[in-house]
Amino acid sequence: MTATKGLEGIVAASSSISSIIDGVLTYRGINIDDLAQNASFEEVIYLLWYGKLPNRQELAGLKAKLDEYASIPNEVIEQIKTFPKGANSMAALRTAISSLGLYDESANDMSPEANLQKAIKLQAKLPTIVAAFSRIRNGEEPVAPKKGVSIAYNFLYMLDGAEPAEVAVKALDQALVLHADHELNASTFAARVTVGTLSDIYSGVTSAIGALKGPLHGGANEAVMVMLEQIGSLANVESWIGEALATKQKIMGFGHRVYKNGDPRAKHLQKMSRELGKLKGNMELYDMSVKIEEIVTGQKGLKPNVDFYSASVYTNLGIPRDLFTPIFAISRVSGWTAHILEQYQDNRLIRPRADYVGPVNAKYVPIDER
Ligand SMILES: CC(=O)SCCNC(=O)CCNC(=O)[C@H](O)C(C)(C)COP(=O)(O)OP(=O)(O)OC[C@H]1O[C@@H](n2cnc3c(N)ncnc32)[C@H](O)[C@@H]1OP(=O)(O)O
Ligand SMILES: O=C([O-])CC(=O)C(=O)O
Repeated sequence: MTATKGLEGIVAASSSISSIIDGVLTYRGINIDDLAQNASFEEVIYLLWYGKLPNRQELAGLKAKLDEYASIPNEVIEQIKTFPKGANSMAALRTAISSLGLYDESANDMSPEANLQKAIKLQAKLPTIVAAFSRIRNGEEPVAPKKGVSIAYNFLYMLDGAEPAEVAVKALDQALVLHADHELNASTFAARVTVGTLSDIYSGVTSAIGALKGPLHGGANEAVMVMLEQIGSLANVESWIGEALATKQKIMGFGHRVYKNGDPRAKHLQKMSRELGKLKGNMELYDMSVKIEEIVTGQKGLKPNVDFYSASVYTNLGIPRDLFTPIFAISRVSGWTAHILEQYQDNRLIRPRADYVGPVNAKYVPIDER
C-alpha cells in the first residue's frame, strides 16, 4: 500500500451535485458563469438540493420555509453572549451550530424528509447566527431576521440593523452563488465522512465548519485581507510580494488543488471588486490585488482562486475581515447539506487505509526502565 499525499487525484465518491471537468465548474450540469450572471442564491440552493431549477411556485415555497426557520433559539443567543470577547468567528460559528442541534428535537430523526427539513433549517439559521455573533461582540442586541427578503439582504440587514443598499445585496448574492458548492473540497469531504458513519446532519455541518476554517481552505479569504493590510499600499506591492516569493512564503488566495489554469469564479469576483471600488471612489485594494496577481502569475504561474478577489469585495461592502470565512460558510452550507443528503441516500462508511511507516516489532518497555 502506498499513500497519495493529500489524496490528490483520488476519486473518493460519486456525486451528481457539481462537476469540475477540464477546468469548467457546473452545479447540476449548469455552467457557473451562467448561474453567476442569472441565478439568485435561493435558486442555486434549490438546484443543489432538488437537482433542478425551481419554477416560481417552488422557489416561493423554499423562500417561505427559509423565512419560517430563520430565527434561532434564545438559548443559542444566550450562549453566544457567553463566548469570550475576541473569540475566533469560525470557532464561534462551529460551537453555535453544534449547539443548534441540541435544540432541534428532530436532530436524530434520520428519515429523508426530516433531514431535508434540517438542511433548510441550517441554511436559514446560519446567517442569523453569524450576524448575531457579530452584533453581540460589539455590545449590540441581535436583529431579528426579516421576512420576504433574500438571504443576502437579510444577512446585511441583521448585521447592520439597517436596510442594505441594492448594490451591496446584489454583490453579496452573486458571491453566495459562486461559493455554494465545489465537488469534493476538504470541508464537504469532512461532512461526508462524518455522516457516512450515520451521524446526524448537525455533526456533519459542524465538521465541515471546522475544515473550512483553515487558511489552506476557506480561511484564505481572511488571510488575503491580512496580506493586503500588511502590504498597505500599491507602492509597496512589488517589494512585499517579491520578498514573500523569495523566502518561499505562500501567497494567500493563489493556487488550487484542482484548477491549474485558473479558477473560473475568480473573474466574476475580480469584476465585482473593480465595480465596488469604483462606486466607493477608492480603487486602492483593487489596484493592489491586480498588481499582486500580475507578479504572482508572472513569476510562479499561480492563478488567483475564489478567495483572492473576495477579500476586496467584502471589504468594499464594509464587512469586517473576520466575517469573510463565516460568509463562505453561509453559502457553502447549501453544498454541504446537498452532499450530506446525497451521502445518506446511498451510504457506505468512508474508511480508507494508511500506509504504516512507523517502527515494527517494537517492545513494551516498563516505565522504570525508560
Ligand atoms: C476555497 C478554497 O479552498 S481555494 C484555496 C484557498 N487557499 C489558499 O488560497 C492558500 C494558498 N494556496 C495554497 O496553499 C495551495 O495552492 C492549495 C492549498 C490551495 C493547494 O495545495 P496543493 O494542491 O497541495 O498544492 P501544493 O501546496 O503542493 O503546491 C504545489 C507547489 O506550488 C506552490 N504553491 C502553491 N500555492 C502557492 C501559493 N499560494 N503561493 C506560493 N506558492 C504556492 C507550493 O509551494 C508548491 O511548490 P513546490 O512544488 O516548489 O513545493
Ligand atoms: O475545491 C477546493 O479544493 C476548495 C474549495 O472549496 C473551492 O475552491 O471552492
